[in-house]
Amino acid sequence: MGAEVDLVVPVKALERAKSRLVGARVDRPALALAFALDTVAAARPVARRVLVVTSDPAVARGLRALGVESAAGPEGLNEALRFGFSVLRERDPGSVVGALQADLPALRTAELALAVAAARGRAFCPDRQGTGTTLLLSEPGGPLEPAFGTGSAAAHAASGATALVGPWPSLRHDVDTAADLDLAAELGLGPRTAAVLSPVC
Ligand SMILES: Nc1nc2c(ncn2[C@@H]2O[C@H](COP(=O)(O)OP(=O)(O)OP(=O)(O)O)[C@@H](O)[C@H]2O)c(=O)[nH]1
Ligand SMILES: C=C(OP(=O)(O)O)C(=O)O
Repeated sequence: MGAEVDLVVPVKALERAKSRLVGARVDRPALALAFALDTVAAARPVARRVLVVTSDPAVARGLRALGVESAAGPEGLNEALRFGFSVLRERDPGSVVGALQADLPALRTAELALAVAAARGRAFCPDRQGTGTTLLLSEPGGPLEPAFGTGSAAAHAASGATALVGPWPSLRHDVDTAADLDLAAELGLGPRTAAVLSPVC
């Protein structure tokens, strides 16, 4: 893909986020924030613009400290993505817009760059299980059509997006459960996530 990419990153209100990590002996909102900040910090060098859609002021504050823009959007993951997509598209009608999940605490900049470069047209990166989606890219000027949620990889494929599979494991390791977190830790966690976890390691 030759065009630059603009990314929309959705972040749920921290008190409700990462509910599947309940029971883990961690400060769940702090961990969800650390996931989001590590994801955005790793993604930023790859993107021309990053817009985080979140209604949570604590997330907006953390992003501001990194110099990253956020906007309060509507409730719901796909609704937030459609909102962010329309904001970015208004700024550049011919852009490639990508939706990147915010729960990729092991994300490596170089791996995201490789995946984006490999995309030809509308494309998505399946999670490691092959059922979910971690990244969805539009064509330049084309629609995003986000269908995130259970079975989103099949939904994105059915809507014509091409699966991006290649040497980018960190882009495929989203973290929903304690087992996911252990696997992401094997790849190497970002500094904010590592700091939140350090007292219990
Ligand atoms: N802005 C926004 N982002 C959302 C919303 N729901 C989910 N997300 C984000 O979408 C991505 C995937 O979210 P999920 O894994 O489905 O939800 P989660 O809160 O991270 O985890 P669970 O509570 O375990 O489902 C993460 O980046 C979330 O922060 C929402 O309603 N609004
Ligand atoms: C919403 C999704 O993510 P998760 O598996 O984190 O719920 C998805 O993969 O479409």
